Amino acid sequence: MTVLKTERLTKQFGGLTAVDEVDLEIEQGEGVSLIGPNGAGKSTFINLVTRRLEPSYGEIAFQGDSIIGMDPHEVVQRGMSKSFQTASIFPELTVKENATIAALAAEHGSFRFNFFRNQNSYPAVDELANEVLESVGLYDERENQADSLDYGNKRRLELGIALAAEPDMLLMDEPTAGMSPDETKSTVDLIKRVKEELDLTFLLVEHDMEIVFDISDRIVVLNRGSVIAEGTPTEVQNDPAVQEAYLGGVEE
Ligand SMILES: Nc1ncnc2c1ncn2[C@@H]1O[C@H](COP(=O)(O)OP(=O)(O)OP(=O)(O)O)[C@@H](O)[C@H]1O
Repeated sequence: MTVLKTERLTKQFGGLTAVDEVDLEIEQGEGVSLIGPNGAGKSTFINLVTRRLEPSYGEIAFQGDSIIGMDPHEVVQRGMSKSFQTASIFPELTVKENATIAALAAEHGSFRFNFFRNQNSYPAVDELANEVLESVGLYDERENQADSLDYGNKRRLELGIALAAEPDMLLMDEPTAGMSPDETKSTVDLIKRVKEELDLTFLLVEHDMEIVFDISDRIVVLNRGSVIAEGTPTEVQNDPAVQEAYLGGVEE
């Protein structure tokens, strides 16, 4: 099943075309990375998909329905979550309380899961919060105040909060930015494990090629707003157009 589909998606800022007729499809369970040199249009693309920016023209369908014209929160309710680079943690609450609030918000915000959980709602929320904390490795920290977590664990909690909404697709914008090599490795391992366990569909924007090649089923390469290559990590790595785009970026 196709989770996300863009067709000729375009964003112009004055005379500059930041995203130029991008066709992209992400299937259920697929992990896709969007890469490209600085200014390629990656953030603009993500902002279009999350409805924070209005496209100049083109189509975006999520779960088969057009989301053009929707507010960002409606898209979240439909199952698109964004993790990292978001101030989603309540610092004064415990880890467990943070996960519970996220799970509750999903209960009330989503029409999909209310159907299954209409009766005994609180136990279901509690169970979901515990499951999420286990899956991000924070179950033992559950009674601690969120503020007391170290940097790596705070990022894990952010991922947990995003997962508690049971997203159909998770967007991640540089999830390991600012992390130490150890924290980076454990976050990458975590994303890989969560993807396997929960059959997570994700779209990742990341500069670190080692992470991208390690974590992605498929890579889409943007340059000056256009898709210049697409394929498995090996295919993309060996693509002359990609090598040229990156080398060109260095020369400029
Ligand atoms: N709000 C805006 N107004 C005008 N131009 C913009 C705006 N946002 C982005 N741009 C321009 O659009 C182009 C694409 O920018 P974007 O931030 O999407 O690239 P990126 O691939 O995310 O870059 P980076 O890797 O450096 O974050 C750039 O030339 C940028 O200057």
